[in-house]
Amino acid sequence: MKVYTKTGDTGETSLFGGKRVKKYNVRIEAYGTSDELNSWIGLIISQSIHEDHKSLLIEVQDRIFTLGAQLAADPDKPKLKMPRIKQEDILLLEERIDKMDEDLPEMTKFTLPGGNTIVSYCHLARCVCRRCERRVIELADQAEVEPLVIQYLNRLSDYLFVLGRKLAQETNASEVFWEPKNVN
Ligand SMILES: Nc1ncnc2c1ncn2[C@@H]1O[C@H](COP(=O)(O)OP(=O)(O)OP(=O)(O)O)[C@@H](O)[C@H]1O
Repeated sequence: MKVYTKTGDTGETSLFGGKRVKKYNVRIEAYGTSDELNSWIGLIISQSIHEDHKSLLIEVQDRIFTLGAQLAADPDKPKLKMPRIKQEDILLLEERIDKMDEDLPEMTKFTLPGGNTIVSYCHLARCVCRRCERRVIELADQAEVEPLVIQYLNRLSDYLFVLGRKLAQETNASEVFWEPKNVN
């Protein structure tokens, strides 16, 4: 089958299940943003980072596909079969966050997002993750969304934040703290 079916040329696309919707539909915006997030994660994986980080991030990429499938499913077809985000997926992120946090200095101030390329990619991925979360919550106002999908995105942005700090530590990037000036 060709990549270009041309069925999307008039600005509509198909949900999983076949229903046609406009491409600016909040549901398309939600899973389109999960696709963007997944691409950023791929960029982090392609950097020179420890295998332990890479293997977890590959799991994350798989789970982003999973939640993308859940978001893409036509809500009027509840019997569609697909993989689903599980509580254990969230627990895995929490375990990794806690493990990385053990070796990090306590945060008493906001740090400016940056340090080096790898750390910056983590911040960009984190911001896109939070945008995806916002789009999914917008969708949840008008359609049923599995709560574990929202929880997963929320935990993933925390994971990406801590991963950024951990990679800053591992690459000896200095953390620059925000020093509010001219406070009045
Ligand atoms: N602009 C877009 N933003 C986000 N997701 C999109 C967009 N266009 C399509 N999709 C989604 O991406 C997946 C693959 O779509 P596909 O590439 O077949 O797009 P299409 O425009 O509907 O079809 P075609 O490209 O064949 O004309 C589908 O889940 C589709 O709903």
